[in-house]
Amino acid sequence: MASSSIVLQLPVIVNGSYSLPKARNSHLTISTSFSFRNKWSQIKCQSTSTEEPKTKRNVLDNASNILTNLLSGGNLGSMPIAEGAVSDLFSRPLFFALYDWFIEHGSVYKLAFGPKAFVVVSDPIVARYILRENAFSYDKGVLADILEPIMGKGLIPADLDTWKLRRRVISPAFHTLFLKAMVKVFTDCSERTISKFEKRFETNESGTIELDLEAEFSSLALDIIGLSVFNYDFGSVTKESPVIKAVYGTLFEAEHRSTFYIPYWKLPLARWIVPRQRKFQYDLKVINDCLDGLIRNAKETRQETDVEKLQQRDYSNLKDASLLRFLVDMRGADVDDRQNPSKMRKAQEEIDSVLGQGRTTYECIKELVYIRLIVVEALRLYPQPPLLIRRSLKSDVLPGGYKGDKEGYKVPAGTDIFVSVYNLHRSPYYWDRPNEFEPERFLVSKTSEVEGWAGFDPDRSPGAMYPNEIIADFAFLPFGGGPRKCVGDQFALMESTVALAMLLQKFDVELKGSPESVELVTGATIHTKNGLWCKLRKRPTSP
Ligand code: HEM
Repeated sequence: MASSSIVLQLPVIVNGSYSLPKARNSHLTISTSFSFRNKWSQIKCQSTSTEEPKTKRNVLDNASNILTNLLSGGNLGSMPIAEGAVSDLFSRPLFFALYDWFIEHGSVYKLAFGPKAFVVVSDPIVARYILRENAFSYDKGVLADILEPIMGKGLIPADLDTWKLRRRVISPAFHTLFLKAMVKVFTDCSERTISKFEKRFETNESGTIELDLEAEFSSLALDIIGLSVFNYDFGSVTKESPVIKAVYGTLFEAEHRSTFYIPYWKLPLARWIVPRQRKFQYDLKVINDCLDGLIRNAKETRQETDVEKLQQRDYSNLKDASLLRFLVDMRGADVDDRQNPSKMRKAQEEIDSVLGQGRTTYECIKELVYIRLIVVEALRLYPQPPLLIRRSLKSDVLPGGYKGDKEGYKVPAGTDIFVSVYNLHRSPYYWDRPNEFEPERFLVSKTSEVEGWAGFDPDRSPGAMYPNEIIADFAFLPFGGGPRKCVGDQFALMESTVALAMLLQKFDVELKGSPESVELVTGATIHTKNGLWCKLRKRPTSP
């Protein structure tokens, strides 16, 4: 039976070494084998836990499949084809459906819906090939098409030539000294959030307050990015900011456009007539006005070179808000609390011994091993974004397909690809109990037979503090990989570690309602539909 507190069991922390799956024995070709299905039958996934058939098709779906096969079929050689049920795509987030088709069709398959076709990749070796080994043969494809009207070329969707120039400018901004200095900003902003929560208790006699932690953490993330990158205080923790709503609104629209058949939004009058397009234009204006103000402010307070950096319009930072939301993960707890201290208690014990009632510092983050693992486990289960999007610039051959096609899977130029991070992170081939929340899965005893990573030395590199895609051979890649990997990964991870530590230092947190009642949706990243409502109680040690 699922309990709703942060999940259970004591971690065995030995020398900070991490155990991660290795992708050397890829499962590229066994998608339809008996052993695959056998294995599948033993694991459960929220997207497939129903007895209903996974893919239901209606007239629209059948028409769509015929259309897709006419337009794009046959191009991809022996690659298995998942005939997408259009109705399925509208009834739940796309990444759930992609998981079911991964289980049905294997780790490289073609997804056909309407006039569109995508190759969906759920295999670490193919992911590594596309993202790192042959990275410059791919651009951001659909993502760039969709984001162009929202953020211009920015950096995330930028074509390769634009990217080369901009990446060189922005990367040095995230060096270790900057990150160390930012821990103070993370701590100051988190303190503001905690004080706000504490104030709620002054007028509350029950001893419990209820909060939407999704909304609260979004505000915290916006304040942090405002202060640390733009030197501007949104103060959104204490007053509502329209920017967060507008950013999420545009991201929802981006996702809608990437999966909708006809680009009706390109019609001249669509932006005035269609309500959702009118809202989109409004959201864009809110964001652009805000950014123009930030850039003006930065011009007045900083040197020219910094301003150039700021002009790389980029809203990716709100992904760390998404991560923060899922830090308080409630799934999978079914252990008797009397025999096994809960994961929340374990985390709090660590916080008490490292921080006491004090503030977080960079040095403390190094000691907060378990909190850091909670952060990465939350990212494994809820990767932000759940898909990485690419388009082949020239024809290529993906590794795999060895059964019927010795040369691998041929992909013609212009092929759209989804690297499904969600599928990789929950692959039954690479993770034991893939759908359970178990931060300690990353740990390995020094004496263990399991090959783990022993390179943990935060003094030499802060990047070494968290498991990453290199040590996981691309079975774990919450920040992507290769040259287009996230520049803000360490920033986001440290910020989240600080925020979680400060929250649990002061409060016991419990999900309101059952874990199943938290409905997930996507708008480029994973969100909850109605908020992440939690009950907070002050901890006895808290003054
Ligand atoms: C939990 C928080 C975050 C997550 C999960 C995340 C994830 C990602 C991922 C997966 C990519 C690669 C996209 C691709 O390959 O198509 C990416 C790129 C990027 N991220 Fe993040 N990110 C986060 C926070 C941040 C923050 C805080 C910043 C900056 C302050 C940032 C800046 C960027 C930039 C600039 C890129 C583009 C890199 C390039 O194309 O060279 N991200 N992010």
